[in-house]
Amino acid sequence: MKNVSSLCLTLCVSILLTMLALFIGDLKSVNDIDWVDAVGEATTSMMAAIWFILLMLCRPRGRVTTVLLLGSATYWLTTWLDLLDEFIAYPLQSHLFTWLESLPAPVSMTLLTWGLVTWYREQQAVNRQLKQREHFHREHSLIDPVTQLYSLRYLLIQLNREAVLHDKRNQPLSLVMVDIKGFAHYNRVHGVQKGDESLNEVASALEIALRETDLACRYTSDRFAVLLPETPPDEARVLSQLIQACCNSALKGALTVTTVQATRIAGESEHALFERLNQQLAGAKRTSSVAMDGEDVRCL
Ligand SMILES: Nc1nc2c(ncn2[C@@H]2O[C@H](COP(=O)(O)OP(=O)(O)OP(=O)(O)O)[C@@H](O)[C@H]2O)c(=O)[nH]1
Repeated sequence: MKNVSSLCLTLCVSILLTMLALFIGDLKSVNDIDWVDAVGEATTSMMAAIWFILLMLCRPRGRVTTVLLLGSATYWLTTWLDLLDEFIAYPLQSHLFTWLESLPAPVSMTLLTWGLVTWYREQQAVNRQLKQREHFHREHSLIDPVTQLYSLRYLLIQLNREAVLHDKRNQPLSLVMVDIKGFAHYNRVHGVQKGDESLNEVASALEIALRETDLACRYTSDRFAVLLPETPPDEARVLSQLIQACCNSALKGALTVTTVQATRIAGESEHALFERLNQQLAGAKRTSSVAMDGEDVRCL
């Protein structure tokens, strides 16, 4: 058990003090005992012991705990001596127990106060660390672990901010959606690791193709979204084609991507904008599969 040695030490000291008290003084007769006082002192001593044991159980070892345990042990011993006083009469010439009853009380209170102040400081340091850890965790949940691109959560935060500027200053705001064709099939044939490599190739290609102000993120499994601030529709179209060419060249023919773009309409919600992009993407994928079917028929 933690800090059990302090409990043993305190019990030993209390036994020694009791023996010393019995050696110096005499037991009072039942009639001489003030039972109300005795019950009061016994309750105080019991509570002091409970405080000590609780501290012993809940605190980890360390400087703060040592001070707190020392303070509460001294306080417990003081209350124990007060209790003994109710049952033992000391000779008038012996001042030892009078001192022992009076002196440890201020010492224990000083130690406890010092312990509580250092405990408060320690707790503040722990809180600071917890805050930093939470911040670190939040920051890292904004990054996609596979591609190291920003996650959709981060893109939505930025999109919200850009949308305000778009509405206020009427700056054009566009988005490009990139989707890898037949990724599930590729994963099945070549394995998840190869699939991950392809995702990373697309992520690198996006980073190369984009301007400094643009922001790429992993939207879902094989789909990426690119935020293009201050970009009108014709510029977005050119960038979308450039992104497609870059990604396809990075994938070296193993896979190809489809890209679509949309420019935000003033006041349009993020949900509506993404809905528009997803529908466009579904349409583009349908068109390309029909074209591929046509090519297959012509080949035959
Ligand atoms: N390697 C890998 N695969 C993933 C990851 N996340 C999701 N996937 C897989 O990506 C696949 C996406 O499948 P779909 O959405 O059908 O995409 P698709 O096969 O390209 O279909 P189309 O887009 O219609 O051409 C699923 O098989 C997922 O299991 C990942 O982090 N790594």
